[in-house]
Amino acid sequence: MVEETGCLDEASSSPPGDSYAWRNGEPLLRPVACEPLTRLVGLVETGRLMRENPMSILPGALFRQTRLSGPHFGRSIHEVSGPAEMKSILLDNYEAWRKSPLIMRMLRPILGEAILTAHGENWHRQRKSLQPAFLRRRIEGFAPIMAEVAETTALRLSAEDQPVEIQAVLNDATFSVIERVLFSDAQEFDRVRVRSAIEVILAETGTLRMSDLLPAPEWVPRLMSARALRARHVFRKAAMAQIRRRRESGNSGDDLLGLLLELRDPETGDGLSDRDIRDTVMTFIAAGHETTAIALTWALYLVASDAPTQKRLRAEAAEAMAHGRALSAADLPRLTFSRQVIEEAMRLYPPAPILGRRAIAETEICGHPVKKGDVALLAFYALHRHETLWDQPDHFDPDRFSPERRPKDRYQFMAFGGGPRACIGANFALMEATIFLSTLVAKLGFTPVEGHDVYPVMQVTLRPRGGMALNIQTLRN
Ligand code: HEM
Repeated sequence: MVEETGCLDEASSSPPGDSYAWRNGEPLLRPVACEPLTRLVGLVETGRLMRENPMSILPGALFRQTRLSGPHFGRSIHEVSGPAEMKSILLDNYEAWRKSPLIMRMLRPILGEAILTAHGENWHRQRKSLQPAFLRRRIEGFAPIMAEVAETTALRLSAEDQPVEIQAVLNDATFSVIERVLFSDAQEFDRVRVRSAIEVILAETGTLRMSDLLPAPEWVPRLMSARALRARHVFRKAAMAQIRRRRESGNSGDDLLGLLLELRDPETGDGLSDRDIRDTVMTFIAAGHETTAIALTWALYLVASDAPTQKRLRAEAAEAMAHGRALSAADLPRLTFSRQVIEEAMRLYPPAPILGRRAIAETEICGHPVKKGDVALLAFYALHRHETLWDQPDHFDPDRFSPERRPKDRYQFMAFGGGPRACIGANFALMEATIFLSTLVAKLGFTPVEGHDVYPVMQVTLRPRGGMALNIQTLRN
């Protein structure tokens, strides 16, 4: 059943309806959830549902059990939603599994053999080299850019006609952050042209076609439109020109591109090739902006519907931003509630709600045998709302991520994946989302738009269908 979203009006004394549960005398919001599959469906119907919204193929039983296995094109498909099963696939037996051929076929034409789409020794070498670029002290240097873009976004949101479709605005903002973090001094770099080229490439990559649902090996190339091929050429040429210019000048620069140029394999001392760097830049743009924008979109939706949470967030942000100054990395330890809200938003709406893997060798999932060629669907969405793991799993309760209550098992909260291939940008994303949420809530008030129907659909990431409209009010400080 799809739940109604509720708006908790601070001034209202009327008791909340069925959409709420109670904790310590406080009402908890029950926001919109995906309707689970409660009937048996055939292959054709599954194909249709997959194209429409892959979330609708998650069976209700997966929210009570931790594995469901069934036949799949002569092999088996294992849908998993328990921490032990996640750990078995992503950590204990990770070498027996590969990313799903569909994802590889969709991503390889744009990302080449960079870290997200590489395998084996090639992946291992890149991961080792790139890891130092994401050390906390390194990425903290990017906080001023994040804070500046967050402030500009607050101004932009307050100037837009109301209600505002916030997802597009946030997507734009997180794109600016990653672009500025990568290319701080983009000489001879046509930002507008490169950006529209990247948008064309990402839009085509994120669109599932009927032909994508037919089983095909990952080496069969997925055809790209002439428009997307031209856009890829524009991006690659611009990125290469930047890389060569910096190599020739002998000054790598102190942005993320500069770090990539300076990285060395800790064992061999080898650096990344120009081509690796070009594809890594594209990977960071593709993996690192929409995901964060989506997390923020859902967080603001929840905050707009829950006045007490919004008030508490604002008080925390106001204290950190005393005398109107912008946030910096030094403020992060004080923005704990903001971070809890972000984590709780990603629990309810994980930006990557399902990951696919294919077994490349015989293996097992918690003792259950798996044959080579079997498929695993790691349903983070079901894990995050599992009835046996969470108290009031469908309710919004940011305090479940407080230091005392947060899950002890690292594999119970999987927004950033797990094991050796977990998200390399997790700290970057959390820092950016925390700075954005605090800045926006300090300056603006958010309320839901009456009659605006919110529903989560999976289009690579878990987005609100048709966008997210919110009413925004500029606050006087
Ligand atoms: C809220 C934001 C983000 C979410 C929810 C997210 C989620 C994920 C997940 C679930 C994976 C694992 C994929 C798999 O195992 O198949 C992943 C991998 C990855 N992410 Fe993120 N991500 C976010 C932000 C970022 C950012 C900001 C960057 C870079 C600047 C980034 C770069 C990557 C890369 C390079 C990988 C591949 C790592 C590897 O295969 O070794 N992500 N991300």
